[in-house]
Amino acid sequence: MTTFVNAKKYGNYVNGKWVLDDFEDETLNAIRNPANQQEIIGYVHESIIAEVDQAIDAAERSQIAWRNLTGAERGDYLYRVADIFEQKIDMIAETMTREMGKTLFEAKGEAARGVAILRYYAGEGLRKNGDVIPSTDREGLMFTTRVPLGVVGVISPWNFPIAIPVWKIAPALIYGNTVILKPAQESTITAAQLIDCFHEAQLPAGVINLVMGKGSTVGTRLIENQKVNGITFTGSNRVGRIVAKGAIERGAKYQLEMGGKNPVIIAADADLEQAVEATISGGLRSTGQKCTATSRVIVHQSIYDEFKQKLLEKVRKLQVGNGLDEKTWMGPCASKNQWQTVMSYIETAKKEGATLLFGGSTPDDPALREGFFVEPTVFDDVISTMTIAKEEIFGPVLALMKFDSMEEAIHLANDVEFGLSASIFTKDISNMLNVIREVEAGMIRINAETAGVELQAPFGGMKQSSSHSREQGEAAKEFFTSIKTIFVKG
Ligand SMILES: NC(=O)C1=CN([C@@H]2O[C@H](COP(=O)(O)OP(=O)(O)OC[C@H]3O[C@@H](n4cnc5c(N)ncnc54)[C@H](O)[C@@H]3O)[C@@H](O)[C@H]2O)C=CC1
Ligand SMILES: O=C(O)CCC(=O)C(=O)O
Repeated sequence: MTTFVNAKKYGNYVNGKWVLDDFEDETLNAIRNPANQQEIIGYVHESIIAEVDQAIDAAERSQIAWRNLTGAERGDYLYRVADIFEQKIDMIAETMTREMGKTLFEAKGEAARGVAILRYYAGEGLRKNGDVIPSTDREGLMFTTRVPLGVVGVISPWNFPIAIPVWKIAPALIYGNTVILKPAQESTITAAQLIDCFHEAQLPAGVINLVMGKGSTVGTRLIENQKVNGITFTGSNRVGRIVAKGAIERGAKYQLEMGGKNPVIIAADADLEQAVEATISGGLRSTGQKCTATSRVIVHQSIYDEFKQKLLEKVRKLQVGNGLDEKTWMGPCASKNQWQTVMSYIETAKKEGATLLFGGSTPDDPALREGFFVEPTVFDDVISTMTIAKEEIFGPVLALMKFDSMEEAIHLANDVEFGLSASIFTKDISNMLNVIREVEAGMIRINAETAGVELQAPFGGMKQSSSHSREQGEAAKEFFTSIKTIFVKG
């Protein structure tokens, strides 16, 4: 029997209604603050398959009417959602910090980004959706137009609880699809507050639905149900492969954004202050829990020691703590699972011969004992065969590696199975061009950190980082629509 403290209970959002009364308390799981496990943020429902099917049916029923609105009409709904969301940025950001631990500063930035993404895609309702193509028949008119996929399942992770769902939902809706969101369990309440903005904006019933619960139940059903025409996923490579296999099996369209093992190359002529700042921000912000996080720091041997000293000076001063405390620079890992994974990578690195320069444990501060904290961690003497140079850690761990020539640096940068983001710090144009040309990554950033994406630009990776598709900006149209080629003759 669950004993409830005074915290709100959250249920699914299906067919334009919050389903709050129809489920028993036995189906509720407590969401606890990763900065303090004693604090319960709320209780969230664990759905069963029949509830996923109800949401899918609702999305299917609302499909034709939604698709038949003009893009401008759908855009007006998104503008309304953005306005409502903007009023709630502070509240939603605080929920995000309490629920998954990122600092309030970052949470507010992310919530504001959510509003901007909604407005960007609202405008997309008035932009072109086809091309005229010359026909070889002089009496014919040939052109393309785009139609929605139909019902889209959005499976999202916990590390960007607003930005990622929004950058999937907003383009899905503007191009005429209806949506079922299945958020990560670790960020369910933030997702519910996001979906409430759509509710308040009075989107037609069934156009957007939220089904909370386990990936193995809700996610699996979205992958299996024939009525779901497209699935967009961000998360681990393990689950990404499950999504891809299931979608291929029944001919659904799918899109995957997965891991990264992103390198920053620090060339001999780099501005070291700038490179240190970017390495810290890129690698340790959000406690390293970004697929774009910097995890391999590949430094020219001539400046290696100087760079290392400057880096350590700053890392030592980073304040770890509860993300709601404004002095905190870095919050906890989002969950116990995540914390255990990070700690086990740190142990493996030590066993495999990397030298621990800083961090590597939980902070001493007794006030942090109830949370999933880990110190910002820096390893030296890392070589590319070590596990921490190969696998995604998703934690605040930097691996320092040394290089002699630019060829070697590029070889090291490419010597992993991922290819999401990469950056170089240099003043030399030929170094820059070399990296732009040779590094296998979907995003190359020069004199800028590996993380941080802009909503109007394509986002995605090479190799195992994605399904070779791109999200955000105009690129989103490729996934959320199908092209129809039209030929007309009088
Ligand atoms: N690329 C990125 O932004 C992210 C990468 N990750 C990576 O994944 C690792 C594990 O994190 P998790 O939260 O466990 O990621 P995950 O891949 O298990 O979860 C992502 C989403 O998939 C759902 N899911 C889980 N199993 C499923 C299944 N069988 N079918 C359909 N959906 C399913 C989850 O409920 C969640 O909504 C992290 O340490 C990190 O390396 C995690 C989150 C985001
Ligand atoms: O770097 C960013 O702002 C986005 C990163 C991201 O999408 C992710 O970690 O999943």
